Amino acid sequence: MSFFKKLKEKFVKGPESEEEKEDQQVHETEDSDEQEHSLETDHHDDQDVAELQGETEIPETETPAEDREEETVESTEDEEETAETAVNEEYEQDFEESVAEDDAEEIQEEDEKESIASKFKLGLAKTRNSFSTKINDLVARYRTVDEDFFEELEEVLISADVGVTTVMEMIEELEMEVKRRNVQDPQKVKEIISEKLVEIYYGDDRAEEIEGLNENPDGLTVYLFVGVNGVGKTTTIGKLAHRLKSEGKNVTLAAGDTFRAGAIEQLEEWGKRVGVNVTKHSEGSDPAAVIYDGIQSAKSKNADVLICDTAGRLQNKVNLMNELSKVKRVIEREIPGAPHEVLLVLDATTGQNAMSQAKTFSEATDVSGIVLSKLDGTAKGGIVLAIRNELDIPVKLVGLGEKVTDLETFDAHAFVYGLFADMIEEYEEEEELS
Ligand SMILES: Nc1nc2c(ncn2[C@@H]2O[C@H](COP(=O)(O)OP(=O)(O)OP(=O)(O)O)[C@@H](O)[C@H]2O)c(=O)[nH]1
Repeated sequence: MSFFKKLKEKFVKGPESEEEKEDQQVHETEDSDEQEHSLETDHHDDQDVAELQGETEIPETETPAEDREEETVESTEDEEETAETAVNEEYEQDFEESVAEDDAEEIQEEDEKESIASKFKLGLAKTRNSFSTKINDLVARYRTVDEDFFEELEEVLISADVGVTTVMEMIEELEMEVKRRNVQDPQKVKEIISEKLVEIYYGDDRAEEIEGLNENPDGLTVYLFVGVNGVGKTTTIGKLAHRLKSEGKNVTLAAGDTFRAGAIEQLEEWGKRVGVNVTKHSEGSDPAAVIYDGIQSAKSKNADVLICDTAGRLQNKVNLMNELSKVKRVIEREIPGAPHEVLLVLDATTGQNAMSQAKTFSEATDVSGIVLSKLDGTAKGGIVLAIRNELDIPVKLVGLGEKVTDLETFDAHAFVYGLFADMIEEYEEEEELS
């Protein structure tokens, strides 16, 4: 199966599934028509249908005359049959209910997939518009896939902030794949690009190893947020608190950014907005002390998740390192195995600046994952690949808008779907026509 088709099937209710449903409905109608018909006309068919459907009831009028002398035996059998029918009806009802439940679950899953896909599609509109225009323009200008084609493709990928090292690796793999599959038509390369982007993102890791947030199976989960001012840290903490709360978790926050004026109040605002408790001290106080109190408060409230904010001073790496390691020491001492994630927030709109922040922070502390905010605000969404590939840190969450619900778990397939959505639709039309 083609990669574009796989993506479509993974995220969108395709026409196939609609067709399948229609087909199924037609079969169901035909089956019930047949059943009615057989009940009216043929006793043997009737038995066949009954056997297939687990039914045992035989209409009285159908009882042959010669059997009537055995009425007493018959009536006992009838009683048994009635009892059996009742059991079967109960069984059928249970079966129908479980099928209905399965259907509802399936529909919900489909809806979720569709909503993830549409969020990525919407959030990546800027990147997609710029990226697909350039790719379409490129494939329209070339008749065959040659060296010049790859050189131009290299420029397109670099201009989307994919990162030079990643682009080089990608071009090399693309060249090999194109040769291996003997692809001549530049149009066909679009699909191979999308496939390679996903492959490069995962590298040797499996999706479930690097996607989603780690949780503490035995109690309080602690997430530590780091990142420079203005990248969208507070907003992301608010969005995550909202998401976890709507999943039924008891969430609390700790206002560990005691450095920036107004940071504590801003987090408090978010706390009120999403309805979660915030532990705070006054401005300028020791962040480790705030977080210690946050842990005690979370424990006393039996909270499931504590999200800790910190200040992100980059001017002095030694200070940053000392502050973060003190905070981490306190968390580790109070909750063995914590923090369960150290999440670095980066502003996707800052491009290569975000890359250098990631380098500095990962030297100062063990960053376990990246939150890429404002991905909706850039045409250079390729930064996701550069971060993952060049820094070997997975992107755990992405900000796809300003609304409280605009935070998504990163999924490389959904990301690539968001980047190629228009092409996937075009591709299908071509497929259908051919
Ligand atoms: N479009 C868009 N805007 C975002 C996103 N995330 C945050 N913002 C906006 O970015 C601005 C800065 O976000 P803040 O959360 O205030 O920044 P901050 O990082 O908390 O600042 P510090 O507390 O100094 O670290 C706000 O106007 C947010 O609404 C996002 O994913 N998409």
